[in-house]
Amino acid sequence: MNTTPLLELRSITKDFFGNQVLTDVSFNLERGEILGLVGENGAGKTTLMKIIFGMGVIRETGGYGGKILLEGEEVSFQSPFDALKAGIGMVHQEFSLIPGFSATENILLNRESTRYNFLVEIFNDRMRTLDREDMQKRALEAIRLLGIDLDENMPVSEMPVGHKQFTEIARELARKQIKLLVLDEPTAVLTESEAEILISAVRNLAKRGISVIFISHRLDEIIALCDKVVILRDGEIVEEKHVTETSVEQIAEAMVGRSLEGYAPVPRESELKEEAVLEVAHLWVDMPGETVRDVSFSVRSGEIFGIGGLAGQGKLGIPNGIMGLYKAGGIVTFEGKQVLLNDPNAALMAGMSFVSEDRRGVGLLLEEPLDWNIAFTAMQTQDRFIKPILGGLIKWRDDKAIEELAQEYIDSLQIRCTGPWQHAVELSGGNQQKVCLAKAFAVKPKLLFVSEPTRGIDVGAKKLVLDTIRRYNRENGITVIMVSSELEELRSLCDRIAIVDEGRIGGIKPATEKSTEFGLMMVGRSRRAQAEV
Ligand SMILES: Nc1ncnc2c1ncn2[C@@H]1O[C@H](COP(=O)(O)OP(=O)(O)OP(=O)(O)O)[C@@H](O)[C@H]1O
Repeated sequence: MNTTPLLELRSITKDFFGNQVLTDVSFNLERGEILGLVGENGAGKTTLMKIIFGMGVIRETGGYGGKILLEGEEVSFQSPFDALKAGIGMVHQEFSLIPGFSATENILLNRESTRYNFLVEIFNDRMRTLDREDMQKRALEAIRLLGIDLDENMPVSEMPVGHKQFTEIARELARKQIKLLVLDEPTAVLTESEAEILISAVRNLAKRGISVIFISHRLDEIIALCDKVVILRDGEIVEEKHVTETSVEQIAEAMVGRSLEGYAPVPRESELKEEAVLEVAHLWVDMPGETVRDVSFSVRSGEIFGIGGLAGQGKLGIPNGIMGLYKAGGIVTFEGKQVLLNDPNAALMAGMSFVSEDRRGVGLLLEEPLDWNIAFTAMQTQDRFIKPILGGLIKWRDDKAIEELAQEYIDSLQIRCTGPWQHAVELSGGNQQKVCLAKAFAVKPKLLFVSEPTRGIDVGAKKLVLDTIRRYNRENGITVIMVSSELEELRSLCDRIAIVDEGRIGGIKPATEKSTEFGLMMVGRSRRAQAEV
């Protein structure tokens, strides 16, 4: 029997221009072993995976220290292509699928050729030489291995987000001789039932001898799935344990270095004013994978209103439609005035702001510094952070005020960065999410939509983000509409929760209602009961 570990990391170190993000990281991974890698946002998890995978950004920023051994041989991949050839597959936090292509086409395209321009050039040739039937067969095999119901011919642009994730993973599985699969927060975008399917699929892969590095902020998943857990804090391993020797609480404490108390609902129905600030009537939204058919509800002034539901039922479509990002119809009235739909500017001008679930696509100016990101919308739509000079003849950017504003949010949201001038692209996923929130708060909206605000955020930061939303609501009287696939998160923060089912509201209840009641609404109990009448 071969006793050499599949992967050995020996004293890996990495800095980005003097900012030390990994120090002396060492661990082994056996064949067929599932290793859970956890740590706060910015602890260095993704950077470590980028090193293993030979990503260009590592070389371009001065390389790394230490050694990587694969099956006992030292390796140093010059590009992801080399890593793939050696049998390492990686599914990233952000999708890299081609929207216009079907699941099959995406599954069988090589990751190294998924850059858009390159693909467009080669696509015709590739399709001519490929055997479509064989492609279909291989894609189906990979889909079957995952044990999911995925239409292999559906274009990615029409898929709900969970299916996009499955397509990404199936693509890695379709590679021959895969030995190590790295999954960076694969369940962050999945519903609980989809996540369960994924977890059993990963278990099957491990049984076939494939080793897995599984990065997740959902610690119960780590315990349920992994053999061992490696905990990173500030770029150093603080603990490596077999999962049977630890618990969710212990892992959480080791990650943040302090104990964390729970988050309980604070009911306050009696404090809320009766008047409705937002009224939505017969809203429909044409958003791929999240179609809203006919939704009506009203939100009270100063309320935190939750919108939940399973993936693909339309909950994400509601803010995206009201904010003018997807084609919508119906009547939306804010503070007594009708809001023009299909016009993002109209929604912003009315005093509404949106923290999108798609932080890379809609949320951030990735190549710009943090202060610019945070102040941008306020400057554009409200003329703030602009100072008049020469007696008002010229308007100039008030860089000092912008920097101060950014620093205030960096402190209050504990954004891990080198300063207000750091570029958004260089931040870890969770810290980018905090910047999106800061950007929305900076506009001082009257109504704030937040969609999946804690997706990809670690346990400590999650509480911080929820606390911040609550504080802004309580102190500034901002009405909040929060869309989330995590019911407990909605219950801990909201006053009332609406559940969306098949593009319609299945019911609206106070957040203090039992979880099971909401669960039943999610699976369409009310819909079926009506059908039976
Ligand atoms: N290209 C880059 N240039 C400069 N700094 C970077 C770059 N990429 C990452 N960093 C820094 O390295 C640190 C670790 O980031 P990394 O993305 O590895 O964290 P993470 O543990 O994956 O966090 P998350 O859970 O939020 O995804 C962060 O402080 C980040 O700002």
